[in-house]
Amino acid sequence: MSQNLKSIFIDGEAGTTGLGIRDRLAALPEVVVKSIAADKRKDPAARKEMMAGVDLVVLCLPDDAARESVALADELGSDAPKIVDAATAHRVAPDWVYGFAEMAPGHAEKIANANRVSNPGCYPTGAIALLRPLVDAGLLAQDHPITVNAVSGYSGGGKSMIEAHEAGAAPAFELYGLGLHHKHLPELQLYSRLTRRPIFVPSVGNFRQGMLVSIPLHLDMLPGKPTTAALEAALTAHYAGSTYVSVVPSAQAGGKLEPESLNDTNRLELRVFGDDALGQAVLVANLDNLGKGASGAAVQNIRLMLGLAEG
Ligand SMILES: NC(=O)C1=CN([C@@H]2O[C@H](COP(=O)(O)OP(=O)(O)OC[C@H]3O[C@@H](n4cnc5c(N)ncnc54)[C@H](OP(=O)(O)O)[C@@H]3O)[C@@H](O)[C@H]2O)C=CC1
Ligand SMILES: CC(=O)N[C@@H](CCC(=O)OP(=O)(O)O)C(=O)O
Repeated sequence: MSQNLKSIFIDGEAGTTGLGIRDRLAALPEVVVKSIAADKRKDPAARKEMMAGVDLVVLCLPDDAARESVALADELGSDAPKIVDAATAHRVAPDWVYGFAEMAPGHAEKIANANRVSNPGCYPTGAIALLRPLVDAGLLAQDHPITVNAVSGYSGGGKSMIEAHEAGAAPAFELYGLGLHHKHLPELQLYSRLTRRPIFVPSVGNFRQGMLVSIPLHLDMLPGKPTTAALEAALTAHYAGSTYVSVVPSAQAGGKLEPESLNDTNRLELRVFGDDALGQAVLVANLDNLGKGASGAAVQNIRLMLGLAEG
């Protein structure tokens, strides 16, 4: 039995995303996580040696360190392990597969057959989940002027933001990214298939984890002036049979939503709020930024890449 175990090295195991992945992998009997000695975790030679001995490496590092790790793996040639990169570094790189299995038909198979998979950003996971099926169905024009508003728990900012909030040294709520160049915009635009750059307004609140991503729409500006029910039906059809992504029917949706309800899960819930008489709708995605927005999605990708059953 043990010779069939798949081995994994988490480069950046001590960080927020790395710890989340390690905890989730600990529950999988088919894998063994190989850890680097604490004093060697930033030593390139030791990291390269770890990579040479495993089936898959997960990069949970700042972007520059993630690029350095990929260069180390490249030096291993045909002995290089498969790679899942949780950083932003390779998300729009053409030779990497974007790790959002539910994004389009056949995409899970692309991940399963890939050697290099970039794990999506938390905000783009929610936005692409709402936008891509509507663009693919012709309900939303690719050049539609889209605005994405979002709120995240503070764990999205990694160790430093966690420390600031838990020390009481951070505001209760703040908008940021107001320079309109947030690092998630390139992947959000590319995989939503939008030709016009969206406006993205993220915010962070004084709660640890959880996320809401919302997109307001004027229905009379959409092709064919669809109803809110037509938008909901398109999303429901796209995610039919999905294990982790579901569309909550508008009849059950109510008029308010809080961000923490899916914490510690790999689930993503989508809702279409609206009023046809007003011709207005708001699409909302709810997820755990550390779950489907980071570590949960990484483990979903690892399972696909190593041929392990869905959990
Ligand atoms: N937090 C989140 O919700 C999400 C984060 N991500 C991405 O995951 C990556 C990690 O983020 P996160 O876990 O939040 O960050 P953290 O700051 O919590 O952790 C980063 C870890 O990387 C280590 N590290 C830094 N430089 C090196 C290096 N050169 N070699 C080896 N280890 C190094 C850090 O060690 P030390 O502290 O000692 O410097 C730390 O343990 C980032 O690219 C981030 O964008 C992705 C999705 C969501
Ligand atoms: C609250 C907060 O600061 N969030 C982070 C994004 C967290 C995340 O998931 O982004 P990556 O996957 O690209 O790291 C930010 O806006 O930079």
